[in-house]
Amino acid sequence: MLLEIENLSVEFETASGPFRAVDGVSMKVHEGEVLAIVGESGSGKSVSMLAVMGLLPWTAKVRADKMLFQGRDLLGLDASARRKLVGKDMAMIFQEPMASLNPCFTVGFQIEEVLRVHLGLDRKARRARAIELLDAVGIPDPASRLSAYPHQMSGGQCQRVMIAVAIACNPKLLIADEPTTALDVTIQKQILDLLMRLQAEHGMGLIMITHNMGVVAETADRVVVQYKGKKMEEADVLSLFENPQHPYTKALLAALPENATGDRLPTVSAAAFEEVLQ
Ligand SMILES: Nc1ncnc2c1ncn2[C@@H]1O[C@H](COP(=O)(O)OP(=O)(O)OP(=O)(O)O)[C@@H](O)[C@H]1O
Repeated sequence: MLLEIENLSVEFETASGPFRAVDGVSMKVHEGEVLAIVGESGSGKSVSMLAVMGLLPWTAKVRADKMLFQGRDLLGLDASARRKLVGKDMAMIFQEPMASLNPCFTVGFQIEEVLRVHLGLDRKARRARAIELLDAVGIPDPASRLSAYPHQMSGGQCQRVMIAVAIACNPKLLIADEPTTALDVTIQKQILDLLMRLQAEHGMGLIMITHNMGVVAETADRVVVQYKGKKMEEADVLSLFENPQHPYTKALLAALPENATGDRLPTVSAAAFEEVLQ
């Protein structure tokens, strides 16, 4: 088992009191498996995965009965052990590639830094591996692009660089948080294809956070549906599409363009489910 989470809760201290963003979520990811976490904005998808990575601010109280990565207890890790793990064996990419890359450093430096810190490669080996990585993520003329700054690249290219940084140390688990949402539709497809190709080539476990059921259908083996911090449903992707159990899941599927029957798309209205979810 790659990742095993049992009864994860995350509470934030806010000015108006504690706020529970994740409420008793459990999930498992097997080696080489693609798990999609779906749910609307604010349902706690990102926060639950940031908790796994240990990237939440100090205002967050993370509790879980179990949070294991390859059998290692993530909750008990000290800061130094966590730094060794995060970015190496588990990595994460985010929605806004421009915001995730550092504008002050070349893309070559940002890739090579990961290789230096985690693998201790020397300068020559780092450069060779960085070129190989840029090539693997489909950046043309990789050797000369090493000296480019993020603002000299398009959004799609920056996302490719982020992916290169994330896979630099061949992680066992990659968490992709809405990796295509900020990109043009044509580029979205290319980035998804790239992620799926790398996942298959490296046999990585992949957690795909998305609110898009189309992305789920194209990528996932299994799906967890979250709503207001709670897990509503979990199923393999075929069962979920053929036989959704939960009203919220049914509504998400009904909102897919191909399921529209009239002139207007059905919408997922929270109010409609509040009663059912009580
Ligand atoms: N640092 C924080 N302090 C207080 N509340 C927070 C903090 N970070 C996130 N939240 C709240 O936690 C809830 C869950 O947020 P989260 O980002 O996980 O949602 P999400 O399902 O990933 O949605 P999105 O698709 O918009 O990223 C939201 O209500 C959010 O406002």
